[in-house]
Amino acid sequence: MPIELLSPAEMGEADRIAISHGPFDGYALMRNAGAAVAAEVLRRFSGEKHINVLCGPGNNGGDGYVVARLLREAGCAVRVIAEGPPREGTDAALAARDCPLEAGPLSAFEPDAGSLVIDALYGAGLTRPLDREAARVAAACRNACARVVAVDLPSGISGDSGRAVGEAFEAMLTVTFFRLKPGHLLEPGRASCGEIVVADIGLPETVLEQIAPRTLVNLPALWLATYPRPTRQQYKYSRGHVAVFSGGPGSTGAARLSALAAARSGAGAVTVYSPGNALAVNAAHLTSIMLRRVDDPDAVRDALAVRSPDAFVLGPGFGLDRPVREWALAVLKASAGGVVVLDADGITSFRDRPEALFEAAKSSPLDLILTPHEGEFARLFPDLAADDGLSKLEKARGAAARSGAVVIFKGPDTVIASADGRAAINFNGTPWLATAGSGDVLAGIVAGLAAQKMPPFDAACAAVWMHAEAARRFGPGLIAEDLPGLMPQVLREILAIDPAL
Ligand SMILES: NC(=O)C1=CN([C@@H]2O[C@H](COP(=O)(O)OP(=O)(O)OC[C@H]3O[C@@H](n4cnc5c(N)ncnc54)[C@H](O)[C@@H]3O)[C@@H](O)[C@H]2O)[C@@H](O)CC1
Ligand SMILES: [K+]
Repeated sequence: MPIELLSPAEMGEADRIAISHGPFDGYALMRNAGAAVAAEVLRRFSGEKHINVLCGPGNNGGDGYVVARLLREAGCAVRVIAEGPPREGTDAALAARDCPLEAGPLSAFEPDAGSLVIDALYGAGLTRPLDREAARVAAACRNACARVVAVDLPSGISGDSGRAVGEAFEAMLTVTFFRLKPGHLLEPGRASCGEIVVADIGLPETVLEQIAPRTLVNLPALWLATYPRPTRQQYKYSRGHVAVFSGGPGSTGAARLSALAAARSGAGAVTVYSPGNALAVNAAHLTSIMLRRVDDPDAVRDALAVRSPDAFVLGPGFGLDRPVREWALAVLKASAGGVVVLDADGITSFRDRPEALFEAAKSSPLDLILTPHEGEFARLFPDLAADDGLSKLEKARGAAARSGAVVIFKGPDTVIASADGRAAINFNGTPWLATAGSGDVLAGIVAGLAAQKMPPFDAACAAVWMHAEAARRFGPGLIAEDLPGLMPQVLREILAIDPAL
């Protein structure tokens, strides 16, 4: 799957550039798009008796007329249902003219139970909620458990945000063209698309040079080039040293999960910084992971003076009874460089004064990585969180620009954003990750990779992917303790991918 994501506006631009350079004109691209959809339908539903094709008034509907014609030519019984005729002079009007089937009105359409419906009402051009009739049909298809194949996007889903503004179709298969859009990956769009196929319709790759997309799908191809590969000359500290701050005696497990995950992701040395009253409980559970007493922010400075780690994890299980904020600021001020992953309580501790964190991060030699889930995000960026006009992608980008940090905005559709404008949307998320402690493991993997000198944005993207991949492989019954032990097989497979690919 290609890694670039194009917004609907960028996709329109790609079409324009391609058409202006030839050899395909707009109608030829539309015929290619319709042919790609028809091929997928015939491959999966070859014995189907009746196929309903819903055509909208724009180019998405144009694709629909091509699909209807091709399915008819292939011998299927096809019914075209249209929401008004296409505008004269458009490619969609040409497609409708070439389609031999007479269109019935949308208002008369009532899907039978389980019927096959091709949804070509609206795609990239959706600008407002579905009209009454289209909304009724979307709901009727859901109630009838119709099998919906969406052309480009399920109608009603925004290609920019993945949001359903009102009613939307729920597809079992979505066939889109050239590149995915953010709305295919952001929820609820992701769930509404069902299986996604990206079809080649003849747009040349060179159109991307002009568009220079800054939003990407989080796949190994995105970060493989900087993925750490140990060399023969390395020793444990040069492979990367991670320090994880432990909570008090009653909440040490989270730090140990992070520490183990950092070690399993290839960091050569990991130290748990523990308050004195939790040393015994930590010592009882740690073997290869080192332990050091660090009781207060001053002691952080002393510890760093002895050996400054390459990456820190601060927040998991730390507790809000101690001034986490002071600890975070001490790390940002005292360390000579590297990365600090601020998670959980570390994020919440700045809820009253987020600017203090952002200012300290901007003047620190350390790179900051924030790993908020939705609730934590709202504590640091309340205005962005509350702005319904922004997509999750825009929120994450805004947060990264404001904080100067790499932001991992977690959820079923995790978005990773960098202050330089790059952003990636994760694709391999799994509900098995919704289990206590999985965030602690993620923070540890991020720190483990960053300690090995992977650039912070790459480390964040790779960690999110690896974390989800491990969980997918394990599946039912997964608990956070399982995740570090699943890393070796994920690492082995990443290292086996040819970096030249
Ligand atoms: N040359 C191209 O640009 C190609 C476009 N393709 C198809 O063209 C689609 C985009 O076509 P369009 O830009 O014509 O957009 P749509 O077909 O998605 O929408 C058509 C028009 O309907 C209006 N509209 C938006 N939301 C509405 C709503 N809720 N209720 C009623 N009217 C609404 C808008 O004015 C919009 O331009 C893509 O999704 C794809 O399927 C493909 O044929 C490949 C080539
Ligand atoms: K559609």
